[in-house]
Amino acid sequence: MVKPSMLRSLHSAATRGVSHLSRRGYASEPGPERKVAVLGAAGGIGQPLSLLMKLNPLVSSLSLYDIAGTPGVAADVSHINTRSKVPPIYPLNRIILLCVFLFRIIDFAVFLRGALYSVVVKLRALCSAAFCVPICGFLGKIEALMWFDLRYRVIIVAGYQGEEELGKALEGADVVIIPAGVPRKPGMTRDDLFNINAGIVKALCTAISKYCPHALVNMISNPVNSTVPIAAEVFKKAGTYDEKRLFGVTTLDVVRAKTFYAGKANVPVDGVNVPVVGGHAGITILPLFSQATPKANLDDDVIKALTKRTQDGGTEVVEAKAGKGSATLSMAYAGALFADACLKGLNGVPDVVECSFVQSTVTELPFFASKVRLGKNGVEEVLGLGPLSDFEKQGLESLKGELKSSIEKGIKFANQ
Ligand SMILES: NC(=O)c1ccc[n+]([C@@H]2O[C@H](COP(=O)([O-])OP(=O)(O)OC[C@H]3O[C@@H](n4cnc5c(N)ncnc54)[C@H](O)[C@@H]3O)[C@@H](O)[C@H]2O)c1
Ligand SMILES: O=C(O)C[C@H](O)C(=O)O
Repeated sequence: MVKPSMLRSLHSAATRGVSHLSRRGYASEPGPERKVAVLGAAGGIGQPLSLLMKLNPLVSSLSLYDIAGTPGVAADVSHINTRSKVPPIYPLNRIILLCVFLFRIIDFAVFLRGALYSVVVKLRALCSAAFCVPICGFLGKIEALMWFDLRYRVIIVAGYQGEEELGKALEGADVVIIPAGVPRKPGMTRDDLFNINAGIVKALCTAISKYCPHALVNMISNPVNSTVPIAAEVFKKAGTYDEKRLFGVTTLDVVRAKTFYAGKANVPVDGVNVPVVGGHAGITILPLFSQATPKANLDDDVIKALTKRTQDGGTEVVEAKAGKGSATLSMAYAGALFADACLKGLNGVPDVVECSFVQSTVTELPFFASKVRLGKNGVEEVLGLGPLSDFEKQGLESLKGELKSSIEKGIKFANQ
């Protein structure tokens, strides 16, 4: 049986680690209204990611889009009673509600009189009703709106299904998260997903250009090394490209590097920091353990093994799932962390720094993952690599070829 004390300790453990994802102290956290759209919301990543975004107090409207299954996911997620702060009843609201109440009483009295007395009285009643009903109708609508505002201050969750609803799903979005597309099976590379996912991403980004060109785009769909350049080209063609607003989500690489490092260094994982640079596929994922904090004196062999495990982290999950897809839960967690960082940046929280695959001049490659500072416009600053160990310098040189050709493949596809 789950005891309340267990739940309490789980909750406090979670709040220490990832405050926004699990905390429910919403009343004390006012912020601008923010709409987040999840494209691919009914999928393995999409569902838990939607759940985590529903728990995020920075989100006021959650728009869940997929080609199938979204009404169910949206209905399910919408029942979670997060962000249920009841704001105070303002004096003007009170006066209007009182008027509505009085009109309701008059309305009812007129009806009673009409029902009980003669036809003449009924006719008179009808005349009064003709006057009262429209006013009551009008006030009733205001009343409904106000009660909505007063009683249902929860995140609005809406499910959209099929291409014809994509526009509505995107309109007004501040952040669009894209986990739409097929995942790997054992034996496949992320590039093997290109043929299907490239087209999906192209179509979704075309719609983003049209319906929410100013949104921050968090690209999760693989191969990220190519889907981000595809998105950039689509936006360029539409005249809506802003390099500050396009992100390849590589947070899962960071999450893995932190977890694996904490295990080997024997330090508490919630204090660990490890930058991961390059891209998001095999050797293009380059964790910089020489910069990991807290510092630990790990042997070169251990660092090599940690690097390899981080690079193969996705494959480890794909193989363990044995044909049932790739990382979904850890990816949802990582995607929610990154979206939360974007929202904080948009809201003006200072010093929000995360690793992401963005347009970059850090190397000669046009896109590259490194630490970026997030702000009101998206990327405020792309941070450099910092000092690298010889092993990391080597890793950097050997990833460039593969990353370059993945980027070029994406650009070529988008311009076909
Ligand atoms: N960036 C990363 O670190 C990372 C990590 C894990 C997975 N991924 C990638 O994320 C993607 C999704 O993985 P998943 O496990 O959730 O797959 P999934 O098959 O479980 O879900 C994908 C969802 O996308 C939907 N979809 C397909 N075409 C669509 C379209 N045109 N518009 C909207 N939705 C569409 C599907 O209906 C499905 O619900 C894969 O490409 C996977 O490789 C990336
Ligand atoms: O490995 C995959 O195919 C999914 C994802 O890119 C991951 O790193 O888990």
